[in-house]
Amino acid sequence: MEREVQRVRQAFLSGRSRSLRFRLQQLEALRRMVQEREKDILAAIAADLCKSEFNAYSQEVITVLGEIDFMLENLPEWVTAKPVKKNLLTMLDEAYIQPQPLGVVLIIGAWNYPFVLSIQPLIGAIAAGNAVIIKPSELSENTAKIVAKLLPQYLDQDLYIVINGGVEETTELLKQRFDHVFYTGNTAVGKIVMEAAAKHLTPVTLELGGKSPCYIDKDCDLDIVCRRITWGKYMNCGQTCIAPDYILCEASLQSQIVWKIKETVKEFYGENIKESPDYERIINLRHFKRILSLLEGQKIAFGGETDEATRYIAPTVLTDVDPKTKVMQEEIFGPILPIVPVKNVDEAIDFINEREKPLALYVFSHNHKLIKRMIAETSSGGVTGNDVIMHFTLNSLPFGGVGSSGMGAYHGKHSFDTFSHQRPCLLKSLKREGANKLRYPPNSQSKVDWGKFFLLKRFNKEKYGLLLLTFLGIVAAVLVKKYQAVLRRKALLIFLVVHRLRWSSKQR
Ligand SMILES: NC(=O)c1ccc[n+]([C@@H]2O[C@H](COP(=O)([O-])OP(=O)(O)OC[C@H]3O[C@@H](n4cnc5c(N)ncnc54)[C@H](O)[C@@H]3O)[C@@H](O)[C@H]2O)c1
Ligand SMILES: CCCCCCCCCCCCC/C=C/C=O
Repeated sequence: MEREVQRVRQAFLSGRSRSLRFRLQQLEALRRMVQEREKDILAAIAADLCKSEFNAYSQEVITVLGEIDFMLENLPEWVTAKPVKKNLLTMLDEAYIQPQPLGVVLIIGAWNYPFVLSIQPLIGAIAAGNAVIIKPSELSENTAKIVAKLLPQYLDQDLYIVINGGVEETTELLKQRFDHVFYTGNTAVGKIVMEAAAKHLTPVTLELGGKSPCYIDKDCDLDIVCRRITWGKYMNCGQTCIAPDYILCEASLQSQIVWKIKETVKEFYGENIKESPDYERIINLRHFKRILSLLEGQKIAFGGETDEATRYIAPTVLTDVDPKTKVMQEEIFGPILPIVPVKNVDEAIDFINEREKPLALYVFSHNHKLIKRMIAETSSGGVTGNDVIMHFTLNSLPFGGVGSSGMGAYHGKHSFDTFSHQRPCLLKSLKREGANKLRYPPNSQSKVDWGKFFLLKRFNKEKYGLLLLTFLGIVAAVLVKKYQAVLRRKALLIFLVVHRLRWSSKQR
């Protein structure tokens, strides 16, 4: 493991991942890989999650292709240094922010969207000029294998590598020193990752989970609401980090919601859900049994059918759920949807705030003010109003959690920033030493007053324009009378003294 990481670090130190041209080439190669090997990728996802080609393509491949295109389009602008505002002391200097790669990045992927959750962070890390080690989830072994097979065929083989393995390998990997660790998965392992990274003071991005609430207001179109919730909840058999975990609504809405979700399930997946190409399976037996245990003692309004041999669990809705029961204590990550009745929106807000901060929050209402109020009075990684999941698809929005649902964010420019160091640069000349005397000892009241003037003086736009004009005049004079440097310094000094005197008198 140590040798592998060393190999990647050497490749990074060669400097070749840094040029814009190289980054664009690698991203284009990655796009070619996805396009040319689409069938293999879709087959691997199907083998892991029993997912149709259509679903795998629209949930994973589209996102990856969209992200690559977005990077290719914007990277030339993002990599350029950004000039920043200056003060009087640095007026003649060069000051800018230069984004730079962090170094060697470790990406630890999750199994539920095994392709996009490893490749989308990879895109950001390449775009920012880093070297990368990807550790896909061992639970989605087919996708892990295909990623390990394909990447070296298209990308630089020393800069971007895949290491496959389980807990033992990940634990070993985490002992190594990285410049950033990007982890997607459950909160408990997130803590292990952060602890390991802390040993090297390595920054982390943690894309974790949580129980994402879904509040349904009385004032809304329940047909549409239930259709959208049904889509987001049962997509990938409920194994989506931002799936609505549970519904909060007034008790009077419960029976209508149950009926409408039931009808929508029929419309989406047919009478025989097991036969539907759009309905996935639970990843493994451990998770299958864990989800079944959440049903114990609950009132099943519909669904509840299971088949251990194929790890099938039917879309299920639970009603009148007691918040103290197990299903409300942990992230469900399966096709079970509890409804917890609340008196009103105030109670819903309290309910959310009494629990860990979720990865997503969903609010349905015709009342825009109510949606805004819920956003203002709660906290969550992201929010979608009057829909579910869709904030994930907009790469102008940072995607990530808060509190126990994670830290840091990615997608689009946010990925580029996550994997970059925003390096502040100030370039001075070795000339103009006179002005610097101000900060050299011995110090005095007069120097402090000058210092205050140089560093604290604010110009309004008009005055600033005047100052600029004066300086331009001085610069022009300097150009014309190249050899009259003394005169130029005097003019500058006179100007500054006049300004300082006026400023000091105003201060008094
Ligand atoms: N925020 C997001 O974008 C996002 C996306 C997907 C999943 N999730 C969350 O992830 C969870 C489900 O995924 P999971 O955790 O079952 O995925 P997982 O079991 O695939 O684990 C994730 C990664 O952690 C590694 N890992 C597991 N145990 C480890 C240990 N003890 N030490 C070191 N590494 C270890 C695995 O090898 C894997 O690569 C849910 O909570 C879900 O909400 C979050
Ligand atoms: C053909 C219709 C396209 C619809 C696009 C919907 C995309 C949904 C993407 C869901 C991906 C969720 C990623 C998972 C994150 C956490 O698990």
